[in-house]
Amino acid sequence: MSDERPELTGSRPPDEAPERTVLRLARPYLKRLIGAGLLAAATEFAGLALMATATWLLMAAAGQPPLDRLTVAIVAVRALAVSRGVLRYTERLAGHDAVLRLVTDVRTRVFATLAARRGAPPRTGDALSRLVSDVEAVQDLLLRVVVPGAAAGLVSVLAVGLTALVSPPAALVLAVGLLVAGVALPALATALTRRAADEVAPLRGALAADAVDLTHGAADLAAFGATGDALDAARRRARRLARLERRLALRGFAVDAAGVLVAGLTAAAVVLVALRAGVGGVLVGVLAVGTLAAVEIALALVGAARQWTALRAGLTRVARLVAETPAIEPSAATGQPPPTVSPGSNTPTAVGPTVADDTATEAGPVARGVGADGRGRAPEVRFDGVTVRYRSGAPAALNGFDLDLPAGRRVAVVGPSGAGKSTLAAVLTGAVRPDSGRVTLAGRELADYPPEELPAVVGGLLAEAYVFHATVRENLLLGRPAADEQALTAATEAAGLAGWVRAQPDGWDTVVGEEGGQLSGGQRQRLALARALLAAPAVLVLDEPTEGLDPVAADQVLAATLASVPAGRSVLLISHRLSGLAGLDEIVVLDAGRIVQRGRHAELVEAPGWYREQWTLQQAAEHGYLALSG
Ligand SMILES: Nc1ncnc2c1ncn2[C@@H]1O[C@H](COP(=O)(O)OP(=O)(O)OP(=O)(O)O)[C@@H](O)[C@H]1O
Repeated sequence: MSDERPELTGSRPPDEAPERTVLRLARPYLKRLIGAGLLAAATEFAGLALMATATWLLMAAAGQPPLDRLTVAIVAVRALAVSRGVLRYTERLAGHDAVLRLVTDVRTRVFATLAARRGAPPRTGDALSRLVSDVEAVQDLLLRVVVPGAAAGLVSVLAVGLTALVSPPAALVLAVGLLVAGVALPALATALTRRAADEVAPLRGALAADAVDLTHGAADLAAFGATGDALDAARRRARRLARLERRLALRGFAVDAAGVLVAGLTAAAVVLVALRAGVGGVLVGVLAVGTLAAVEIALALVGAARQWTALRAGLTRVARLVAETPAIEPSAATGQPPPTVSPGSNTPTAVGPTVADDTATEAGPVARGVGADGRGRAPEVRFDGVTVRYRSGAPAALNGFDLDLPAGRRVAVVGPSGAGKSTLAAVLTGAVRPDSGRVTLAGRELADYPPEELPAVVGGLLAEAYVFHATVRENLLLGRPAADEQALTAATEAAGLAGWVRAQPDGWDTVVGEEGGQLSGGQRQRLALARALLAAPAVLVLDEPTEGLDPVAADQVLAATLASVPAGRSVLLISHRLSGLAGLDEIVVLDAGRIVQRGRHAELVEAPGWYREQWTLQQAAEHGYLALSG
């Protein structure tokens, strides 16, 4: 597998400008981009030539020469008008072709980084909307800044060169005008808008987060009477954003007005200098109109500079993410689109795993050597003095935690709220790194495993599992992409969801709604559990698998779940419910990150301590419930 791992290219040296990091990714498409730049320059030049030829034609025609003297110019005007349209079309086609290929690569790398990140993924509306628009910043950088900028530069040089053939002093004046329009004004526009633009980006992000909070959290805000305050805060931000955008628009208008002034002044100066140099009347007219057209082309750089300013924050974030991941072979190299994170689907949201199929997972060295080793045995997991502290100075969430989980052992971790149970699951799945101590799998440090191989070895149902806006089948296949109907049925049977699926008119193709909103809380939990069972990692971590189920259903689901795990695979079960743990090999009681009791259920209910107290309380509460419901 290591031979097949993608080549590590494109990593970003520290302090490198984000544009350079992004442009380095464009290398495989350089020829296409240069082609697009040349076509853009040809388009602009055709426009410039059209203006100049048409002016010559009009002014020459005023002298009523014989028609044959004008024929070439008439044909040229038509040819230029048509070719400008054709060139513009091909330039757009070529530019978008190159850029969309590049953006596919960038998006794949960004998603790969996010998927591989150990730690909580960004879940806020701000982060999610930024993720989409940031990658589009790469597209805009090339299509709206680099390509038009290069074309404007090239055409300006050509315009000065051609003017020099007519009158060198006029060419000098034109060069000065083009420098002001194409260099000084864009620099001024950047200086005037950078500060406000820097403020606008985070403010837009905050507003996006407000929108998510106000919609998703509407019920909670109303329940706490906080809707008014939340709306006021969002309105204040919206007003501030509007003020900043007005200021940006005003400054933009002033720079645009200055551009028109520069075009007029340059044209006037070119005319004066050309007349003084003795250039003929018709050519002076051509120079005047040509100058106006050339300066207008150079003024496109003001727009490009403005775009660039607005894109910088997004580019910086993309560059940072891209720098974190190994490069994915560009699509140009294979002629195939690079693998995407989500397989295509016509359902509301296509969700897909990061590995293509079972073979990809099982072929890895970890899966072969440690995980699914052919006999289905799990690696031995050892926690040695593991300490986790989320913030310096805060009490440790796990404090010198030791645990041995040999192949096939089933251990439950219980304890009061905040004891560190979910932290333990997060450490074992690699989402949280310990501050001190070691976690080893078959003697090898957990941190040394490639993130893409770890899920085949350790995984399962983690706290607040996400259900995607997709079909039941797609949500399940996230656990194991190549699972057949039989495997889907077995997993849903164990999770107690099979009956519900069968009762749905669309069966496996039932769409579950945004965040599983069209399911009950219990059904969502069962779906997430079935997905974890389908993934069948060698070490199965189950964080509160029966959360939200009534006691009877919880007992049934837990028993079926444990029965469905093959011998030789280990289970780490996290639970606040103590019922159904009698068959487990060991129960560990955590409190404030430390183990305070351990043993089997039968021993722990006999010994004084937290376990016995909780067992008594839960039994009383649940028997009361059962008595009422029965
Ligand atoms: N992402 C985090 N950032 C900061 N502190 C955290 C974070 N996650 C957990 N903690 C803290 O770590 C401690 C252990 O939390 P953890 O979620 O592991 O407990 P738990 O036993 O799973 O609790 P519960 O049964 O309520 O889910 C708590 O004090 C909690 O406040």
